[in-house]
Amino acid sequence: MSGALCFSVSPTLICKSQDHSKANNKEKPCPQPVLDNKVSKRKLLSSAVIGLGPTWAGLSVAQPTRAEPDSPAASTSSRMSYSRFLQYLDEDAVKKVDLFENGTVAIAEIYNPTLEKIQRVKIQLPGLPQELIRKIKDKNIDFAAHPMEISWWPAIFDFLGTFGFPLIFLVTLLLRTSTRNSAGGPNLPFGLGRSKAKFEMEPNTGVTFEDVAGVDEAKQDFQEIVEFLKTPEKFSAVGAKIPKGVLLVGPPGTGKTLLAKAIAGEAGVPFFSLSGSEFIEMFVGVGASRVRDLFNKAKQNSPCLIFIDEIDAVGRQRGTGIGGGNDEREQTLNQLLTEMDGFTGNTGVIVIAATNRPEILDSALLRPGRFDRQVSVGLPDIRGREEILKVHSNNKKLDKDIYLNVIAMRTSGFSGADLANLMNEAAILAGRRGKDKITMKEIDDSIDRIVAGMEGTKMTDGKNKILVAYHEVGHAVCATLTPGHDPVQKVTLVPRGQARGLTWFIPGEDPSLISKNQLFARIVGGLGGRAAEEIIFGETEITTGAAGDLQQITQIARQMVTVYGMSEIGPWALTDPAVQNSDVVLRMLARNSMSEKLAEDIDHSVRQIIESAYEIAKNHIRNNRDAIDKLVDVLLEKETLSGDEFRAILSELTDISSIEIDRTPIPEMIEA
Ligand SMILES: Nc1ncnc2c1ncn2[C@@H]1O[C@H](COP(=O)(O)OP(=O)(O)OP(=O)(O)O)[C@@H](O)[C@H]1O
Ligand SMILES: [Zn+2]
Repeated sequence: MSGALCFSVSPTLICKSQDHSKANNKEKPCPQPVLDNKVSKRKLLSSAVIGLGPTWAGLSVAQPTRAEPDSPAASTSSRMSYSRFLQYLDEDAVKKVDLFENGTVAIAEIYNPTLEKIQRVKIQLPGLPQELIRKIKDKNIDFAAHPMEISWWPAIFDFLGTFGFPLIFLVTLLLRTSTRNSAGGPNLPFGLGRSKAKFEMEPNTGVTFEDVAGVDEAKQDFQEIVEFLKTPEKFSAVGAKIPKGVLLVGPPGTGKTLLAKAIAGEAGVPFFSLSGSEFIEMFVGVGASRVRDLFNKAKQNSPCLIFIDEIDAVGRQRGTGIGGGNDEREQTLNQLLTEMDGFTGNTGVIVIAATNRPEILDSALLRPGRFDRQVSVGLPDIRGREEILKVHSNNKKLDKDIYLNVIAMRTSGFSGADLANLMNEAAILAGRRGKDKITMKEIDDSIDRIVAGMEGTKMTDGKNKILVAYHEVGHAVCATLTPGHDPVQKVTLVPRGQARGLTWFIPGEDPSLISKNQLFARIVGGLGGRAAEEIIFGETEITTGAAGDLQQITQIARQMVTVYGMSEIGPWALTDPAVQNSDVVLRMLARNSMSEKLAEDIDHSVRQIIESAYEIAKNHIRNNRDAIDKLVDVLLEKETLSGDEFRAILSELTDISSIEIDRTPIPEMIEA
């Protein structure tokens, strides 16, 4: 069994000095590096999605799944043994390596001389061998390690079965990919030789700015482009130079495609679209000619808008792997650059390209005259979420006790696509339950389902169920008794996804700005499950169910030391910003470039944080045994305890006066 715990540590802005308890303490964002959520999220989902298919050249060929291009699930064609992979590495055939899952899985792009094309293969690594890292570095291979998840979903601790850890995220991915598949045409197996990269043309998208909510600034930025597309001649007449290319940057599902469609819709011009990731599976020369076709067609239909989704798949830095400028991707990129340079003056064609990884783009793409403007869309804040929920509840029947602002509060970390999905799921549930309106029950159930997966089969009574109950109550009690922790929303033994039990928390006001105190409290809360197992059942009876918890708390502790400067080592960023969230890189690469003493100091500080948190957690369990026993009894009987029920029992049997536990989890409902 492995367990999981999904904190809502939002990586965007973390400020050590932040103290929410003080009045008038204006929140000042600290200029902290931004972690790449998308990649990290995809990472966790990945391996389970890859299925096996027929074989090619001694490799088993998997069906591609329509996932993000850099997840192990994405268009990965084959599996390869580690020893075989080393051979290819020695033969200089490996072009790019992406490491996932703490360095246990690699996705490599390898040149296949028989087919004369690059293939993506998945390799299960025996841990992360130093030898491999050295080879990759020596050969100067394009290489990236993808971070472990620090989730920005509402926090939950869970107790999962084997392989459960990635599954919570898998569910989310599947929901997302299935939405995409339905919109994105057929899913062809890899290597059938049929090019999927056909551009699409919509004469009229029918989307307007009203359909895109919570991104007012971006809409403002695009107003000028809309005006230009409406009447290009007006601008040409006065000699105005309009940008040709705009880079739209933001995490997945934040409405980039929708926004681009809305620009075309507002201006009433045709919308041409193409996805960068589809070029990767094409034969040499096809990508470039598609780009040429696309631009020719666009020029004939000007004024119009070209939208290139996932431009990073094509637009990564050139010249990093072997093969010089000859591979398919580079040819495609070169063609794109040529086309961008090709239209002189105001041709009435605007190109918008979307990415969530602007930092990996070839700088040539960003030069003046190409994608020289950037517009960002981020995950929506609470107000943005409410606006988006409004858009997606327009055509739905809602019960009168549904308050969109309350839903917005409960969905911290959700993207626009997640919110659209949420409303749709709720409508489906209401239909299935024979209701004529969506009620808060359907909304609650859909949130749970999106975050933690489908409801599973209930556990049978017995020792394991009691153990899970103690584990979850341990999380809830330790979290509640540690100042700075988010309040418990509910504790449940109703299984979801692979989780057998779950403890949910309500994220604080601003989950993107977290203090040292709050991070430490999360470590104590995260260790509460294991602490309960050890204290109640004895040291030899602790289970594998806490594995996920341990992984997450270790990562938080490591980040406190190396990223957020929250240890006695001091306010240093001890990792390369590009790889900061990755344990594997920390251990294997960063160690190479830092002194042995510093590496030891880091380990020491991490250990200190975790050990002191574990002591605190164990003491909470020891000192509150009566309350915990009672809570477990009630939980076993009722299966789910609301935050209020939980706090009522806890406060009866514990001296918790010093702890702020009466925070009302959901503020008074206001008419939405
Ligand atoms: N700001 C928003 N307002 C309203 N709906 C939104 C918004 N953002 C996303 N959605 C909903 O989510 C769906 C998917 O969003 P979209 O494909 O535009 O996101 P994206 O940023 O392009 O994602 P990706 O990077 O994964 O391609 C939209 O069709 C819409 O239903
Ligand atoms: Zn747990």
